[in-house]
Amino acid sequence: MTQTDDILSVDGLSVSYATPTGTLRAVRDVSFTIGRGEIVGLVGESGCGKSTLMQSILRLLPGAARIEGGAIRLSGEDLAHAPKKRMRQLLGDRISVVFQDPMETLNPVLTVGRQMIDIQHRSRESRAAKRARAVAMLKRVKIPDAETKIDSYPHEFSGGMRQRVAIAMALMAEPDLLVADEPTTALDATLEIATIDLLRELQEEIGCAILFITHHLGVVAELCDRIDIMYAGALVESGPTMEVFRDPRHPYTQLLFACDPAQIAEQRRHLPSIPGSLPDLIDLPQGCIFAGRCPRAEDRCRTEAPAPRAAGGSEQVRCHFADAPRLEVPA
Ligand SMILES: Nc1ncnc2c1ncn2[C@@H]1O[C@H](COP(=O)(O)OP(=O)(O)OP(=O)(O)O)[C@@H](O)[C@H]1O
Repeated sequence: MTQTDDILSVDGLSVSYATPTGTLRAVRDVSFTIGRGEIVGLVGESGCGKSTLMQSILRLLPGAARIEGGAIRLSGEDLAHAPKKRMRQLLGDRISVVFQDPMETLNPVLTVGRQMIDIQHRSRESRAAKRARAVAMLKRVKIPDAETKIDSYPHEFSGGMRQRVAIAMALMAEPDLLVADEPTTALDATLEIATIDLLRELQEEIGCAILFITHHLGVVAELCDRIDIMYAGALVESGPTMEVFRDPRHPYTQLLFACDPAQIAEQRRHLPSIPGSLPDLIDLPQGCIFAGRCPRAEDRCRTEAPAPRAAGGSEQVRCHFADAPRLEVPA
């Protein structure tokens, strides 16, 4: 096991699915890191491989999936080959997850208090002490009247409050890494802002790193230190959020950011749609995966896949023309 400052490091990860029509290469050669206490936004349109990547990290891939290569490490410890028992331990103690639908983690037939006490099963403290910790955590996520509400069932909370309870559960163990899978997508805009503010506050207190998966560029601009942009199974651009927003180097990123940054922060709850469609992940094109939709594509792009390299303020860009002037896109 190697010592590292990175909480999570994903290195050259490739994952495929066996399908009746062939091998679907859902994630290809993806590399990124998340430092201690860092918030990283993973963005990409539907089908780009975000869930597959997340499920690989959590080792929750369905049976048809296979990790073809690469490494996933949590503080240097290999997750891709960790025994199931070790993985269950890590998922309770060091990695937590918040899903879009809080009911994926909350049990509808048990009170919130019972569930928050149960997840402290490794602690030797008394039940009263565990309950007090649970109440304190509910207060931290700003559940009003937490002493009483703790005895309510999940359905007795509103949608926004239910997501707060799920966040409280996820953070009870003070994990090193929180994986947040579109946790605000189902909330209205006001609740979304409140939840983002809360996550930021808690992250500062607990110091956990967050992998934040979203379609919403505004949330990334607001919350994330770094951004990873995924397209058709590959990371096409990564870097510090402000650098990438200011000077995107990949044509796909440029098309996504084709509006004024203030507008992105305030209004964009969905990724803008870009003409064309994703390539067939069972029969991948030979050259750049974005060439079929790219206004800048030249012959070389259709025959030679670009290797990732640094350009502008971005650390990885997969484009032969990453140093070219920005595309002119009508707003
Ligand atoms: N169990 C599966 N069997 C076969 N193919 C799958 C399976 N799950 C996902 N895929 C395919 O893998 C690719 C990546 O899907 P994935 O769900 O990871 O993308 P995503 O970015 O998370 O999309 P969304 O935002 O819609 O959840 C897609 O082409 C999808 O059809």
